[in-house]
Amino acid sequence: MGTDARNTRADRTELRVLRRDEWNTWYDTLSTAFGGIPESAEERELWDGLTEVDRSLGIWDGDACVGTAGAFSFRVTVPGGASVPAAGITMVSVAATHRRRGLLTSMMRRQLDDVRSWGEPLAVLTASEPAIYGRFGYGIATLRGSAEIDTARVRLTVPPGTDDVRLRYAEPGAVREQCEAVYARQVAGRPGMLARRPGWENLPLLDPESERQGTSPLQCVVAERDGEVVGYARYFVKPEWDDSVPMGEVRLRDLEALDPASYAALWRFLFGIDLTSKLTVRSRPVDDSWQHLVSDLRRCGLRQQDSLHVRLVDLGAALEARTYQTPVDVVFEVEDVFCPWNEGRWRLTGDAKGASCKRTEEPADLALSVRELGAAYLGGFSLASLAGAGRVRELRAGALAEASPAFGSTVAPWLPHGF
Ligand SMILES: CC(=O)SCCNC(=O)CCNC(=O)[C@H](O)C(C)(C)COP(=O)(O)OP(=O)(O)OC[C@H]1O[C@@H](n2cnc3c(N)ncnc32)[C@H](O)[C@@H]1OP(=O)(O)O
Repeated sequence: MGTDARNTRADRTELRVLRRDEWNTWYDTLSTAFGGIPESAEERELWDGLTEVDRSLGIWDGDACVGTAGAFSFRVTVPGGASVPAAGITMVSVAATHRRRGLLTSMMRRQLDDVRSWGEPLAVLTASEPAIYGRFGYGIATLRGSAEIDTARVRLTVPPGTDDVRLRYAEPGAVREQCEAVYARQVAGRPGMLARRPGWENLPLLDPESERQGTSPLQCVVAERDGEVVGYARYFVKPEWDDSVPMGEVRLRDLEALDPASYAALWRFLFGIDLTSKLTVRSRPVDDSWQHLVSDLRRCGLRQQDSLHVRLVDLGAALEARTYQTPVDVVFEVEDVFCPWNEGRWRLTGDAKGASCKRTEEPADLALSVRELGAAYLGGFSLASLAGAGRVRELRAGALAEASPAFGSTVAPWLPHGF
């Protein structure tokens, strides 16, 4: 890995691959850009261990680190269930003393060149602000649903068999492996989910006291059938009293279950915790099934926000890695200013079994930029909806009606945790 010595408008800086002994300085730069509140030792240690230094970049102005960016080696589920290598772009920052001089742009340039050379067809990220990354070809591909549920008023109707599921409290660390086994069985079933890499199983257990905001430590309840763990919920409880009336809140961190009855049993548990009247949910699939168990969706305070942003780095390989819900044979005219190797005409043919995506000289059916393909890639946003905003142009009548459903997904794509 070389260095890119460069002249910026006001100073000379050097962009190069991070060294392990620079990690603390590098991470301090990142922390300062995010407001400067020191993380707990526990959190810092976790991210230190997870940082892949040889895939991380720093920008240096003399001894000072003024830019940071990392790239985790993820595998992300795509429609059809394949697990596709994806660079998980992370820890991006530029010191406020050096902002708006093109430092972020230089890191994005280097990073996408690197990701291409590593042979990873995708780059993915979650953004501190959604307006930053579109210019680099990232499209918003998944949403996350949040909810503030009035559990004193909203009732649940559970499916048959729910009463047969046994729930028990467990210390989160003690059942980590059983919970991970449940998680692992869910990954292939939902686009956007990340296969767990070694070390990442500790992320859902992260619970620094300094970040509890008056809540309990992380709690865990597991659902069991015939002695086997078939689901889990990890959550915090925030006790509150209003003039002696209990008004506590349950804050869900994560929940997975292998079947509808276990799933319903866990939600019923969360709804029914004594002395609480609110359940707060921060990041769930937008089609999460609990919404069909409740008596009153209006009292559930639903909201949606952008979550995973996807960038096709190797367009042909990325579009071949997923399957298509309906048969498709379409020629795209693709604009990709930042990664010109993707520019031009591509013919995609595919169905539910597989796909081929090759360069072509044939006339184009749909014109769009790589950003729209990123947005549609996991099936979370349709090409038709993007066309409604003028971001996809139909050049052959009927092409949109053919291609748009093909890009769909049986379940909404969803990223289960940040990174
Ligand atoms: C995946 C992640 O890690 S997300 C975390 C991102 N980091 C943060 O939010 C931390 C705080 N912010 C920062 O560190 C910086 O402001 C950064 C990284 C967002 C931007 O770094 P800079 O070096 O100032 O960006 P750079 O000068 O390369 O800007 C490139 C373009 O993006 C635009 N841009 C930069 N930041 C933003 C923003 N927050 N919102 C909208 N546009 C932005 C610039 O205006 C510029 O546009 P132009 O090409 O039309 O002139």
